[in-house]
Amino acid sequence: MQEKEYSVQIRDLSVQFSTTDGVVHAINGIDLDIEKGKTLGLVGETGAGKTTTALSILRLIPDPPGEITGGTILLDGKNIFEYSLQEMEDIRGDYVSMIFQDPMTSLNPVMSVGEQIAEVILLHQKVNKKEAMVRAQEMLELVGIPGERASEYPHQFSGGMKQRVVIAMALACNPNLLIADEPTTALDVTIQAQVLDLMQKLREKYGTSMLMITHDLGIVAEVCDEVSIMYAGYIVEHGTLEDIFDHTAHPYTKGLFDSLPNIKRRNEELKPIPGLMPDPTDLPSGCPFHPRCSHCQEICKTRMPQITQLSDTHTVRCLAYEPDAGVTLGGADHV
Ligand SMILES: Nc1ncnc2c1ncn2[C@@H]1O[C@H](COP(=O)(O)OP(=O)(O)OP(=O)(O)O)[C@@H](O)[C@H]1O
Ligand code: NI
Repeated sequence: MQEKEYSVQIRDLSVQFSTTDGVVHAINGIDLDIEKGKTLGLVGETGAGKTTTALSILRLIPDPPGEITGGTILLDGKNIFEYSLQEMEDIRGDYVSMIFQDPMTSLNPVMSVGEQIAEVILLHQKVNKKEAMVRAQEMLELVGIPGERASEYPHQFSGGMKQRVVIAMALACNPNLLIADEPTTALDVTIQAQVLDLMQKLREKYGTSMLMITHDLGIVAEVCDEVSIMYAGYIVEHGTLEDIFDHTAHPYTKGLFDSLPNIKRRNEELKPIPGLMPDPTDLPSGCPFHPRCSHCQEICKTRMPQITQLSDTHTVRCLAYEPDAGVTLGGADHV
């Protein structure tokens, strides 16, 4: 069998933020792999640590208050913590590009959008300024914005349009790895579908690997090959689309499915997961999900679940899958 090649391999990564309220345990020893050409969905409620994971891959965690306290991140097999700041900057421009939640993070308000895209193209392709402007217009057209609007400034565009400009910019680098942090939340449904479609096409054409951060399981179902479910800085379940959707193992993942709108089950009543995400400066003992888990038993309050391998592709972190813990989930929906 041919060995798999990976764009991203994260091992035992931990990240903390020192705040006046205490130390925020944002990421607590996660593993994450993205195979070349594949898309991994990172899903979880607000505060789970998704953006922090993405920023770690770019070494863009603000320090202070943030600090990577442990673990390794390999990009294309190379440890990014061994790179100089300059090398890291080159990687950010070249190997990986990120679409942030807020488009204004990436846009310069005093430069026309065409010039901004052209600037990226000039950095990455052997073309002159004039050719770069023509390509910039083509990139705009590609994301559904008329090329003649290239001379306009960010404030002349709506939120959704700005996000499409950012996507055009990210794609202009033709990155090996594209990290998209909730890239379509500001877009209306039709544009959202167009943008996702576009990302899919580019992925097929260029073999781009992707990390897709989202709250939306519909998007996951559409674009992802594998899914990692994140809770309180832990990856609590990981698997292929089929593993996660058809053989849901973790009570939290199950809760997410019941609480989020689902195109297939539009008429079903939504059941929010009771309770709130734990205080990240004071995570619960035992399983971090236990205070909200309807299957919680005494042992869950004290024993931290380990990662259990359910199949070649499917892992879960829940005591119900550790035979010696004596925890059962009950109900027919679980594997
Ligand atoms: N710069 C910072 N200073 C202090 N705490 C931070 C900082 N950035 C993130 N955090 C904390 O780290 C934890 C993880 O945050 P993160 O932004 O990674 O979550 P997320 O999963 O991306 O959430 P969302 O869906 O809302 O974007 C949260 O508790 C957050 O408050
Ligand atoms: Ni985020």
